Amino acid sequence: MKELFYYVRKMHHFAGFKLYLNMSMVLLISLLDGFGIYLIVPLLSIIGVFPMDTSSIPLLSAMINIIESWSLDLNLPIILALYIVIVGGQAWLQRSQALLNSRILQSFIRTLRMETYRGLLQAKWEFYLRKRKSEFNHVMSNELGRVNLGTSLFLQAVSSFLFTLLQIAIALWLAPVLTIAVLISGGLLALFSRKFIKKSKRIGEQTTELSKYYFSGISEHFNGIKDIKSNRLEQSHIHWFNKLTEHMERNFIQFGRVNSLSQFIYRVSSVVLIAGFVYLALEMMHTPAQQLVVVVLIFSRLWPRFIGMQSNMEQLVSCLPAFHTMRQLQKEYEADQELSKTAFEDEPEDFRFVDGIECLDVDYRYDPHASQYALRNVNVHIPANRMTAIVGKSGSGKSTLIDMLMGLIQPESGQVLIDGVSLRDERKLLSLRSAIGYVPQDPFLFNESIRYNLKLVDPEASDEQLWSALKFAASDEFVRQLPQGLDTVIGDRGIRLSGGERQRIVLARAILKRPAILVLDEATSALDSENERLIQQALEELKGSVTIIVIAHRLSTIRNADHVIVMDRGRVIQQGGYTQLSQENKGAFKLLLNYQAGSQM
Ligand SMILES: Nc1ncnc2c1ncn2[C@@H]1O[C@H](COP(=O)(O)OP(=O)(O)OP(=O)(O)O)[C@@H](O)[C@H]1O
Repeated sequence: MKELFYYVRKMHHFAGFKLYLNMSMVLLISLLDGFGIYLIVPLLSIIGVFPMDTSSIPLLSAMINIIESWSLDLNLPIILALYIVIVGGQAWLQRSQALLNSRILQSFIRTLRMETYRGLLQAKWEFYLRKRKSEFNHVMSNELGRVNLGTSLFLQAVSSFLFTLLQIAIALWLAPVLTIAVLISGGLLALFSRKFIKKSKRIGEQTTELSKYYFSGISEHFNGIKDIKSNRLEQSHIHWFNKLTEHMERNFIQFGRVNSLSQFIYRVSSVVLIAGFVYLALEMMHTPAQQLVVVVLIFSRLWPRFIGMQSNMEQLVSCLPAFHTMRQLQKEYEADQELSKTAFEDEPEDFRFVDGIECLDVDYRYDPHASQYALRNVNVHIPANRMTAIVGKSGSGKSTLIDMLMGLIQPESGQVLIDGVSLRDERKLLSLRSAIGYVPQDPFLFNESIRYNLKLVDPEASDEQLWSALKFAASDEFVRQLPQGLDTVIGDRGIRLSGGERQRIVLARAILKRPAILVLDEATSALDSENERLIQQALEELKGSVTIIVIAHRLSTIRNADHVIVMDRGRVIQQGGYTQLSQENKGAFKLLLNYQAGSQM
């Protein structure tokens, strides 16, 4: 409930005046609704359904007096016209209120969506290392939808409450004893119905768990579809899916059962109550028939409200777990914001460095409680405008070191400096990031055209610039041969391109950014030797004006490196010039070179 009120307060802060306007409209609608009902009674008496003495009904006699003071004879056409004006006006108001309601809700949800998306994007990289990506899909689609529904149900509940309150006030005025009897019965029923609310909440918690499981499952399966198909794992996955959807079906049916049972109980009790009231009123209290008609009319409007409110509450509490999930995620990403809120909006200062990037006594662990360090006592200097290669066995910490140099992760102890300024300085970090062109091991491309994918880093780039970047990455020829050239759509994550083609397009994109620092993490691993040679030549031309950091398993790729860092189990075990290290006979780099030369023979 705490989380619901958090979002309601947020909505109040966001919508303010509109929210009150909305509530006032609801009150006016319920008032008109009351008058509409009132008018049915004289209408019935005028057309001779039953004789009546209107003076015994307080509000009605006042209304009739007002109409008569306008020197109008109370006849059928006037009553009908009034009825049409009131009910028509109420319908118009209802429409305007529904529109206003929808506007408030939709813009609130959009704000929430934007806030969550922005908050997630501005969270630290470490936040993403901890969380599952499917959790974001789940929250951004399913849970946000449920928060939307819950907030709308809450607004409805408040409207219903106000509406019902007004109707109760009118009914109390007309027939206090009978209305109190209705209220007591309603209260008793609501007390009894608490268990339905509790049950709905439990079912809602299950819904959250199941949908989380569903989202993570399907996103993992479709990411791994190639493995599933090539290893013939379809059947076991279909079995998993079948079981899960069976649970989801049961969960929904269970909610339907609770909801319909409470509705059933309310409906049956309403008939029993009406019968009881009629008996009580006529036989024991000798209430005048016309008053009874009004009360029964009001009761028949009021009771469905109780039913609606009960159902509303059950649905609302079933959405509460979604509020909880959203709020938890929000707290986590807020605690893990990478930079202050305004920093992202600031234009980053121009990135310039003359000396280089330096790690001083850097330690880092992915899990602060684990004994194993991914980086341990790392001291390296990456000289500006030179090519530095990082080599070592798989798992030795190369990618972690690159993440550290890009400021994606921060050292547990020690520091990272750019020309002597710490990377913990927000402005430095931002300007560094804007100056980096990064090509990862598993390059990322959108299911859009090659042009779109390239222009992401420079929307103003001309075709000439695009082709020149493609030429740099040895990909101009194959792009020219594609049916739509630059406008060819490349499929999800670039699935319609080969691994090597994908790598080259991402390299072209990194180059188009005209980076001061180019980071290549196994970026040419999928290339044939001819294309790799072309790219090496191109990189050679960048030396002197761009700082290049390369991770490569294939040591032939780093022949042109000015500086080599050799890593093993998180430690830097050797560093120096390529030629120098390759001549140190017992050195780790020489061993790696010998090993690769041997395995290639
Ligand atoms: N997200 C993570 N969570 C926990 N441990 C991690 C994570 N990423 C890497 N590690 C661990 O940190 C160590 C260094 O990993 P890293 O990816 O930096 O190695 P690498 O040298 O780049 O390996 P490769 O050449 O296979 O890419 C490894 O022991 C690895 O298991």
